[in-house]
Amino acid sequence: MASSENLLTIRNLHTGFRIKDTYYNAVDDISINLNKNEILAIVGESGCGKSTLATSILGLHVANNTKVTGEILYKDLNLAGLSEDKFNDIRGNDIGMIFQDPLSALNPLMRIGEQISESLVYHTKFTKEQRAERVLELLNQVGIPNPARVANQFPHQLSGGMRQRVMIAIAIACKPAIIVADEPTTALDVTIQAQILDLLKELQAETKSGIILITHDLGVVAEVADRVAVMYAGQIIEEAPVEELFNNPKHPYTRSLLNSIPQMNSENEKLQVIKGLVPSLKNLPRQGCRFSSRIPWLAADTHEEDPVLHEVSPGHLVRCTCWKHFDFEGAEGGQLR
Ligand SMILES: Nc1ncnc2c1ncn2[C@@H]1O[C@H](COP(=O)(O)OP(=O)(O)OP(=O)(O)O)[C@@H](O)[C@H]1O
Repeated sequence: MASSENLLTIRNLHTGFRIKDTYYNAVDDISINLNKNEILAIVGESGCGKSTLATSILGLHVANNTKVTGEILYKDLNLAGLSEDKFNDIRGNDIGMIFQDPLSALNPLMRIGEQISESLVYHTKFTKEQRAERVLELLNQVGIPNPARVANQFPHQLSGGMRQRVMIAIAIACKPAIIVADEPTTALDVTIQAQILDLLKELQAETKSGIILITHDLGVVAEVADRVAVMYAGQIIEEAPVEELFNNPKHPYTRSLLNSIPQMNSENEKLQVIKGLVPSLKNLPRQGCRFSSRIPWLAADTHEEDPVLHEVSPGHLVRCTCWKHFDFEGAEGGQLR
């Protein structure tokens, strides 16, 4: 069960990428908290800014092309604008990370054991023997059979699922308070995906860490998340505890995302979804309701001039007022497929 002890506070975060001489915000005024002992899912279509949020928290941007402003408060530090030196102390130690593609995140020329050991060398005073012992303990903890053998192997000798387990072992090696997992199961087939999600859940329950899980897959969200933030065009457009979001979605975008999941037991085979894509970074609407062009059948005055998040029930926030007027039914532009 999630606790309300706050681990990370994000306030008015903006992350802009430079294109020629102008910065365009891919994350545009995001405020959200991560609590201890919870899995917070960030969900949305490709291009909505999920990974940019993750890389902002991890300080993984090229400084001369990126501008990060606002607050990412961890303990008494603001991670937005922190120096690379200070970030090196925090990444891997306080904040662990898991990425989509373990093959490109792992060093192909280093044995698994050495790669897991690296962050222990950097962040702990363990002796060589203690590190070797911890490596085996970690491999065991992430469910890798025969840890001693695997520690001596190279990444290409392992399956995709095993490599992702190794990435998770690296992420938790220093017992971080926070883990940022960006599409950790997207590259895996469905059965392995389920195993990795189970593992993440188990580890989270054991360590009481807070996990930010970035995904486009609502099935993954339903499986593991405690709380969900739905992003569209650089903003959070809806945020709620997971059951509330699935049972009582408000924003048209959330409803469309949920509607796009086929239900096994549904008698109605037709899915109503909203046409269109997240606009490119340069073409993101910066004023008014960013979703209005996707739902042109709603009158202009159903949108707020400057949409903000409204709390519609405890912990359930929705941006703009257009949701009150939205319906798929008979709507021009609503797509039946
Ligand atoms: N380094 C960069 N320079 C310029 N634009 C970028 C950069 N990184 C991301 N973008 C743009 O910022 C926007 C948000 O991208 P981001 O990768 O954060 O979205 P996402 O929701 O994670 O999508 P995906 O699931 O495809 O990774 C997109 O329009 C993307 O093209």
